[in-house]
Amino acid sequence: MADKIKDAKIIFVVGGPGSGKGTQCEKVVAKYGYTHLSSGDLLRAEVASGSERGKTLQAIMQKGELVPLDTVLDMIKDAMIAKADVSKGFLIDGYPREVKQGEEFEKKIGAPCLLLYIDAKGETMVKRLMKRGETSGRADDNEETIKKRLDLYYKATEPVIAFYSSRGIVRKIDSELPVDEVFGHVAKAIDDLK
Ligand SMILES: Nc1nc2c(ncn2[C@@H]2O[C@H](COP(=O)(O)OP(=O)(O)OP(=O)(O)O)[C@@H](O)[C@H]2O)c(=O)[nH]1
Ligand SMILES: O=c1ccn([C@@H]2O[C@H](COP(=O)(O)OP(=O)(O)O)[C@@H](O)[C@H]2O)c(=O)[nH]1
Ligand SMILES: [Mg+2]
Repeated sequence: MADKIKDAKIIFVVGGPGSGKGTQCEKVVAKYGYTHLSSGDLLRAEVASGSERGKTLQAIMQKGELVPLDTVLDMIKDAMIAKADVSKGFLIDGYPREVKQGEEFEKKIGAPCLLLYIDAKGETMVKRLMKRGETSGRADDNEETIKKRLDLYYKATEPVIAFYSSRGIVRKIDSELPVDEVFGHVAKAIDDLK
């Protein structure tokens, strides 16, 4: 497995809930043809399948808590294997959520060459998610769960950024700007890889 994807670039996309990770990843896909894998989307697909495992996941996600590390990692790994032959790069969106997840990913799959840190203020993220919640149908886009997701982000996920900063692969992107300007900075970070 690891050698099958060894030539593909691996980019972690990390940021708080509603910071704009998904929005920026879509634009990267359009411009660079990378494969976008959102950990949250993979989990929601499992929930939508109606499986027993999906029911357990739904309960965890509705509370804004983290599902067990191995569950998410296995899903990402399977999705990467499925695309390994055709993909020149992977955007791993919303992962790692905690330092341990990053360490396990590297053991089982490989090392990232870049971490895009999508940064917005807490109040901005809450505002965006409340707005998205009007139409998203996401069970976790409500005030109570948003608050829990944000708390968990600051506690568990921000240390991920410090961890990879020491390796010099973090690019901090200000996502308070309009979407296209944010993307300009994202594209610059990716172009600098070559
Ligand atoms: N004004 C503004 N709104 C944005 C920007 N990026 C995203 N949004 C909006 O913010 C909301 C959340 O964006 P997503 O891309 O879904 O955020 P995410 O980080 O993937 O969020 P999660 O899926 O909850 O992790 C969406 O409704 C977007 O339209 C931005 O740069 N500027
Ligand atoms: O590696 C992951 C990714 C997602 N989640 C769960 O999936 C939810 C939605 O994740 P997503 O990245 O879609 O949204 P965010 O919480 O960043 O707004 C989270 O609140 C968690 O419950 C998780 O447990 N582990
Ligand atoms: Mg998202």
